[in-house]
Amino acid sequence: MALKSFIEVDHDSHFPIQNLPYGVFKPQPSSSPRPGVAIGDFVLDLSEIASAALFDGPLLKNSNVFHQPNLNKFISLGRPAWKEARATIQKLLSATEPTLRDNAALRQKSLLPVSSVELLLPVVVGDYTDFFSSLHHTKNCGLIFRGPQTPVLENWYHLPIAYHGRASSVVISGTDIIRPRGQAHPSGGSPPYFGPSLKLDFELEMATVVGPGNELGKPVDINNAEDHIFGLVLLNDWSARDIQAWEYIPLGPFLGKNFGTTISPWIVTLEALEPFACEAPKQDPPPLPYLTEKESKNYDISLEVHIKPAEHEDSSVVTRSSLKHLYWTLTQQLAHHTINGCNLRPGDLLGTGTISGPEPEARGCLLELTWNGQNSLSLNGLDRKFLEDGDEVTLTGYCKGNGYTVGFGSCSGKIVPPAP
Ligand SMILES: O=C(O)/C=C/C(=O)CC(=O)CC(=O)O
Ligand SMILES: [Ca+2]
Ligand SMILES: [Mg+2]
Repeated sequence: MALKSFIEVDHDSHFPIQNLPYGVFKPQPSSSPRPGVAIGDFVLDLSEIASAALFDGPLLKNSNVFHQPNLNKFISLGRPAWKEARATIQKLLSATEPTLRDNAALRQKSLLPVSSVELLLPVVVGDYTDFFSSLHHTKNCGLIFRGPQTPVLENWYHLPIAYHGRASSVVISGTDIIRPRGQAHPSGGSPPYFGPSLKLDFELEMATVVGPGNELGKPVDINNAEDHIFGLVLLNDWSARDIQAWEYIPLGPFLGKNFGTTISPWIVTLEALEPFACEAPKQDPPPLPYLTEKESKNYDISLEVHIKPAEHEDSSVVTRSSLKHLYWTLTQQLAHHTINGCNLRPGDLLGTGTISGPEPEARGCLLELTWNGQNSLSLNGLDRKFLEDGDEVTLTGYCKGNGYTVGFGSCSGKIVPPAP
């Protein structure tokens, strides 16, 4: 029989006992932030579970990792500690285990309706890197920005391309995004445009949350790279296409990207995603040995983007894609990032890059969906080429198991105008 919790969980909830994603929250505005795990519509306060001495395994007994204001210390411990924590939490929440189920006082203290708490960034992000790992996205961007001669440049097939993003502007789902001001292309002999971006876009991405890092000068072997991945979140790499197109030659994305990057609050672990692992697309040409893995793995995570304009009650779905389409795998991204000796640290975020699928309906950003504004999308009758003030963009992601769903919840942000 399938594992069940004593807590009622809707069959389409993203957070059944098979998931158990980690986040950080404040029970009251004045409380200190603490780690928690989502279960149905509740959050389990791990600081209370630790205070009750219920983490009694060899690695976590007497540990203070759940008395921290972020998950960095816990995730730096590595997979054996993650497995121990998951086993403890899964047992405590299961229908057949009386310890928490039958202890009203502890339940009262440790299980809070998620609607009553404030969710915060789950980790302190020291560094954020954004890859470019979807072949479909790369091809479409190439056709739009560089024309039909060589939409995919030769290097792309040999290494996972990336740029260094900015960690300071990574924000939690629900944070408003202020439309950036900047310069855009001059047109018809005029000087460059300066003002609020006229081509504001979302990018449907996921991100690896790095667990244990690596020492400076010591690359991570591709076949051990998975041990450095704690889990995944949804990520929206908001992009101002007009600023980007004018500024990013020759050094790459800068102010067109670093005004805000939104992540979802719950980190879904690789353990919870393992039942949804699938083979990654075949790579041709074969990668160099340092990027060749024994097992080339993606996860079959269905992804959607919804936009709710200010004028509407309801949102419209604008794209449906899946992480399974990614060409360069998460482990290849991580190994490549360290091959020169670059050190990763616990809490670093590695964005996958925009995740587009092969079909036009599976394109992961408006740049592709409207072909740089040449076409419009209809949001229940409202036309959109790029994002307007008041638009709320929500990413969701989930995996369908046998009778349950393992999901990421949502990652949203609303566009607001810059101060005058
Ligand atoms: O192809 C280009 O010129 C630009 C591509 C992007 O803006 C994409 C980017 O940030 C990386 C990604 O999300 O895949
Ligand atoms: Ca991106
Ligand atoms: Mg960004």
